[in-house]
Amino acid sequence: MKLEEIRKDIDKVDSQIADLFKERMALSLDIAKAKQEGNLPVVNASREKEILHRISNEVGEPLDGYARILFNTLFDLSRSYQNNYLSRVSDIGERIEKALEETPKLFPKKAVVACQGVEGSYSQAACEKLFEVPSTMYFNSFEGVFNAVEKGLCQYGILPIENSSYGSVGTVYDLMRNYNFHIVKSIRLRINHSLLAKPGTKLKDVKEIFSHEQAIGQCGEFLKTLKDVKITICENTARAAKMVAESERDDVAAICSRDCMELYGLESLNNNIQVSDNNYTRFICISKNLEIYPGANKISLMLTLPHRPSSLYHMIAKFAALGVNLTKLESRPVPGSDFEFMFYFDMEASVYSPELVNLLGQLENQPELFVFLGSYSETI
Ligand SMILES: O=C(O)C(=O)C[C@]1(C(=O)O)C=C[C@@H](O)C=C1
Repeated sequence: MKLEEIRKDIDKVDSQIADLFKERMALSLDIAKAKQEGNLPVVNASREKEILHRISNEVGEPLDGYARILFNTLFDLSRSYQNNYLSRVSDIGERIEKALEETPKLFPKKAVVACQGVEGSYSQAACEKLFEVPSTMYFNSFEGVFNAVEKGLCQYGILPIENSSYGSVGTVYDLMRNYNFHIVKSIRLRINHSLLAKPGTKLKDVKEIFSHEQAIGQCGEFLKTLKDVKITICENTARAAKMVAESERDDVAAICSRDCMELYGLESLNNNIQVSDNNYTRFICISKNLEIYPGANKISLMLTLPHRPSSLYHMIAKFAALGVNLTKLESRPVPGSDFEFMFYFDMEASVYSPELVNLLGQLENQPELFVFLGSYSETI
């Protein structure tokens, strides 16, 4: 009974808050109109600070911290409401509009595509699932792929970004900072690893195994069962297979795709050696220009945040206010900085939403780094 009574009181307070919220947002709109006339920016950081200071004192301990979070959220909503009213066309809004107009309605069947590794790599499998007739160029490193796309040597590039068992491909995330590119598609590929060796080599003879560190990580449980075997990391699984095939040694093996068996004349010592049967890797397809194909329902962003309490929380709150589902948040240290981080967001969102494009415009106008990586759909 007591609980019910308290809830009735809470309902009353909530109704008062709702009325006051409406009143506050209406005043915020009046401010937007005045700012439009005076050609003033929406954000006024010193005014926000002043309000926070006053409210913290009024509320006092122990609720002052909670009140600051509440008022910061109110400022976010207030600014977003003002920006929607003013709906200034942002650079990013214009670029998105242009890309929507100029991108062909169908994803190309043919293209020159950059992949890391050699024939038989998982990137090649992803590439062939995306393009019907690709002309594939192979590069030694992931950096080579970014470079080939940025320089225009290849129209598109394929890069692995995360695996369902072993997590993100850190090197690819780190390289994103250094290159101009856009994501135009993503693809999920089921990955089954095999242990391949030259014909005649038995599992008990194997003294050294070569592979990419992601594949080694995904096969950790299997590798633990082997005794006295050296594990050597190399840039690519298919390159590891090629190396084993060309080696003079009879005590080496590679973890790679089964496709490498026929390609390099190897035999399988074991199949499906990854930790889980549900082992998937996500690849992105990158291009130099912003291309947004029909059906794009994902958006990726890269940004830095100020070193202030709850700045990540406030960034996430902006997306939450629009009902956007964040599907991935990756943070990578910025080398040489004092523990600064680059944040990568993937979200389920559409560039056809004016509110979302508006928010992207606001983020672009903040002093911190903000990069719109693209809007695309994922092939499964
Ligand atoms: O006072 C202003 O200039 C407003 O725009 C209002 C408001 C607020 O909601 O209180 C909103 C945004 C500004 O950054 C500061 C304060």
